[in-house]
Amino acid sequence: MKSLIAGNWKMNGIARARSEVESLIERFGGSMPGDRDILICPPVTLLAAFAGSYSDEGILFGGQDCHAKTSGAHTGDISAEMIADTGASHVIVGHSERRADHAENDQTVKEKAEAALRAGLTPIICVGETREQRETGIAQSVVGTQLEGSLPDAMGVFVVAYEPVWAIGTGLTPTLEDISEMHDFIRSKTPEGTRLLYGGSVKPGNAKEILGISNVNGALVGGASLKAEDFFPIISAAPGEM
Ligand SMILES: O=C[C@H](O)COP(=O)(O)O
Repeated sequence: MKSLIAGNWKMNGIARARSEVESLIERFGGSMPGDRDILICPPVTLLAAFAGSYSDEGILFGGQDCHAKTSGAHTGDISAEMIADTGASHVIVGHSERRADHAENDQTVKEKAEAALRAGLTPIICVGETREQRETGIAQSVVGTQLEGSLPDAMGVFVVAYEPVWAIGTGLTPTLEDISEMHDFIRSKTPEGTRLLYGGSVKPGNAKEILGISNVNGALVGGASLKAEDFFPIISAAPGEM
């Protein structure tokens, strides 16, 4: 299995966005290493331009969210088909920021994941517990419930990203043992071959040890994916073919 290092740019990426992608490609000598998958999920305003410009260099592009329906009266929304039409290959669904800001629940996330698969995209389905849930010892059962409700019925290949909500953008990370335990648990609940990403304050300084954990098949990186100088060492720390 190839590792997958995904950068989620969130609502960032106007000034210097293009030059960061070009700088990343340059750091890899003009094309991305073939033994791992590198994905950038920029804001949708940049998606078509990026997917059209850099696919030859071996970077994959993806959306940050999609609507569950194909088309219709949904002002401001983007369907999975529209994302696929840009040349993108993946779409993130169920990120905790969307679960919180847009009241998305497991059922919504499942519908989005299924819409992504129908459109030919690989959904990256996010799960993760809050700090309070971790502290009260229910992290695993929370994630188990999210998986049960959010994973698509057998339709195709998807990726799961374990992102403890309290680790996102905070500089805090679970212990390596806690990450390992949760990834082993998620492995037991997902089809064989499913890639499992860890996300939450992945940085150049901790990427190697996190990406070295068995059943961690890559990372979903927020803040540290915005600058090539940070994203490059994270990608470089990922093992190649596993
Ligand atoms: O999607 C990415 C995650 O929310 C992680 O964000 P972060 O690396 O800034 O903590």
